[in-house]
Amino acid sequence: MTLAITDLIKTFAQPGGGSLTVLDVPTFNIAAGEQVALIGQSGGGKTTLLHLIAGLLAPDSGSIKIDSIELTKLSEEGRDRVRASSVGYVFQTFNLLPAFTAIENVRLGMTFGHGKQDAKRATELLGRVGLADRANYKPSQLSVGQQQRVAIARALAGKPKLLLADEPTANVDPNSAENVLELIRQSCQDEQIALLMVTHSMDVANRFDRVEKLDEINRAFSNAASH
Ligand SMILES: Nc1ncnc2c1ncn2[C@@H]1O[C@H](COP(=O)(O)OP(=O)(O)OP(=O)(O)O)[C@@H](O)[C@H]1O
Repeated sequence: MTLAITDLIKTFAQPGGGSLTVLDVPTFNIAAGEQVALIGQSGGGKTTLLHLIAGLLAPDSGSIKIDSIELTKLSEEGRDRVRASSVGYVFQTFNLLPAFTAIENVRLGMTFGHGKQDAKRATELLGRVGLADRANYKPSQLSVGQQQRVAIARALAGKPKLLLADEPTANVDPNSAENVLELIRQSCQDEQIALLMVTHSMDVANRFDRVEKLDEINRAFSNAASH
């Protein structure tokens, strides 16, 4: 999988009227299997960039190519299909389904992905994130760090080619953060999944193949930062 972004512009209507250009990114690429850390100031557009790459949002203009697929030419349903087959997402807020158990949440990641649920892989993934004994617990019965690990297992379940992780260690203590981070990096390495992770920690970022400072590659930065 390669990701190639060119001349990407994203503008949001503002609550008080008018609009704000949050992203104006001439170029941004990720090579197959590459691990890239994305840093930048709060409100600088990191989550917005991840949402655009995942196809959860559409840009005003520009190109987002995942391999040979031009995401910006697809309908919302088309983008959903690309995400299901190729892109895993670990959300800041996890987005687990509260009515389902840990193992069911992981299996749902497969339903969205390859259609068929692979019970063995779901069990393996929960084991890999250290939650073999919590398979039948619901999110409300899990700690925040455990919920986060379920979210990681779910994101890996569909065998993505690219994993997007939005500050996955923001809500856990430093020791757990270290473990979660290594878990994500190692899993991506083992499965040859490219990784784009938002982080506020330079210590974390420095372990990646590459560190991208959004404020430097985003021409809208001074614009966004002044708001
Ligand atoms: N739906 C929306 N409507 C209007 N403005 C939005 C919307 N979503 C995001 N924004 C604005 O876009 C800017 C970038 O937001 P974004 O969440 O991408 O930043 P971020 O870099 O991820 O920040 P943080 O590090 O604090 O999570 C912010 O100024 C925000 O107010």
